[in-house]
Amino acid sequence: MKEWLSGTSAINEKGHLCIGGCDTVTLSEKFGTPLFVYDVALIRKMARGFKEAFEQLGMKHKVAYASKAFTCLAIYQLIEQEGLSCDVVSAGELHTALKAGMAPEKIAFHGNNKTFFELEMAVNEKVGTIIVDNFTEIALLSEILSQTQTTQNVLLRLAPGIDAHTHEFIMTGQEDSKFGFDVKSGQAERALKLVLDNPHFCLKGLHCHIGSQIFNTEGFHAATEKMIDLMVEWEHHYQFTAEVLNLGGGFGVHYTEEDEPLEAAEYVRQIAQIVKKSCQEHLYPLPEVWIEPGRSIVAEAGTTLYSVGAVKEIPSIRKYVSVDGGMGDNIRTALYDAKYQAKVANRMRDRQELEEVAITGKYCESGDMLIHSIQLPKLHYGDLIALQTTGAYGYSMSSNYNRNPRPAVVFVEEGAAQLVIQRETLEDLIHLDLPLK
Ligand SMILES: Cc1ncc(COP(=O)(O)O)c(C=O)c1O
Ligand SMILES: N[C@@H](CCCC[NH3+])C(=O)O
Repeated sequence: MKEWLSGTSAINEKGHLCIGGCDTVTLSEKFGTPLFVYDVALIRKMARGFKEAFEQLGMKHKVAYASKAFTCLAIYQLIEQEGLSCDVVSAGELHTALKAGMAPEKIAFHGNNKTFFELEMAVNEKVGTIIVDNFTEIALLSEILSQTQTTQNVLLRLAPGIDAHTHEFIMTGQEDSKFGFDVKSGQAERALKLVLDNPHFCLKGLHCHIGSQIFNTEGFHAATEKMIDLMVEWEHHYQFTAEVLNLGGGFGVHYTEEDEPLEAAEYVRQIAQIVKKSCQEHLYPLPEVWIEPGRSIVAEAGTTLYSVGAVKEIPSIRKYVSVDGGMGDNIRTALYDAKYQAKVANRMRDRQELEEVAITGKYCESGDMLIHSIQLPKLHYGDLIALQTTGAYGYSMSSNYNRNPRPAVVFVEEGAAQLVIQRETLEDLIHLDLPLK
């Protein structure tokens, strides 16, 4: 079976893994390991894939990059270059997006517990849309808007009661969820009335997000139909017509051979088809369709390079190959039992002596695993491991556990590598500490 390589990844004449025309061995020598390497051409391709599909269908749309997947100045700049907008979920993400030059009107603010400070910041910075999540937020936002005498475009986030087939921890559309107004219990309708009655809120439409890493489009179908049914009902009862229907993100990506994601354009086509069909059936004016892909824009574009350190073999039990990173730069295996594939980046053509190993990190936790079991050529100290599909929720969920510095991040494109996040230094690790007086 041909081994899976993402985007521009290829093997060069030295048998090294190359990404974006850059030899990963050279990158590791220049920038050190662990190192996140992002294939810029692949990010552009994914971003364009979603956008162009809507354009071809002639549908009014907005593709907002869900920046929690990977946040830094450079990624906001890149997605802005590709004509995408973005969503943020904290003052920190908003600050970074604004610093990167993202136009405030292109930003949507999400979150199930936006603080007063965050809401104030969003209003003062004139973000395009606030996606209102709960009754506390309606009260806080109402206070801020009446103090500032401003009007804010909002969407209402609903929990439509759809169970997406994905990991329980990343499922969000079901009734029992901390996110959004529940439809079944009538909370959503109560929220609608509150917002419609308040002249400071300009309700543009509705939002739902059913979860993450979803392949089966049935969940999107069911959610879309349910949202449109509700829109029709609310038009009838409250004369409210939604201009916007935001269906969130969640489009699945390839981590291992078990994952078979659809093309970006295919996800869009399927969603667009249901929206059009349902609206036609109900004679409802076609709303602008917004989506918020995060993982699918950046996941496969990201690869983490690690150096092999200690190797420990427990006869008849397991062989542990430890690398110089781990749960501090990738918590997903420990948190979700996520599965990854890896390559030996400095010996891509080596097919001899395949053996089963566990790739583990350097953190003081037995759960600090990257891959529980993988067949790889016999590994030695100093080998370079490339963990694939680490571009989403890797760096953005990183920590300084055990006081390990966070890795550096480079963007590679057409043979050029650009450092976009510096490696943390030991001094960085103590820069907020204050010694005892
Ligand atoms: C509201 C919302 N939109 C978009 C996303 C992005 O999801 P994904 O990265 O799976 O595309 C998330 C995260 O699950 C989310 O909570
Ligand atoms: N962080 C998760 C998904 C949560 C998405 C954010 N709502 C992951 O790595 O898969």
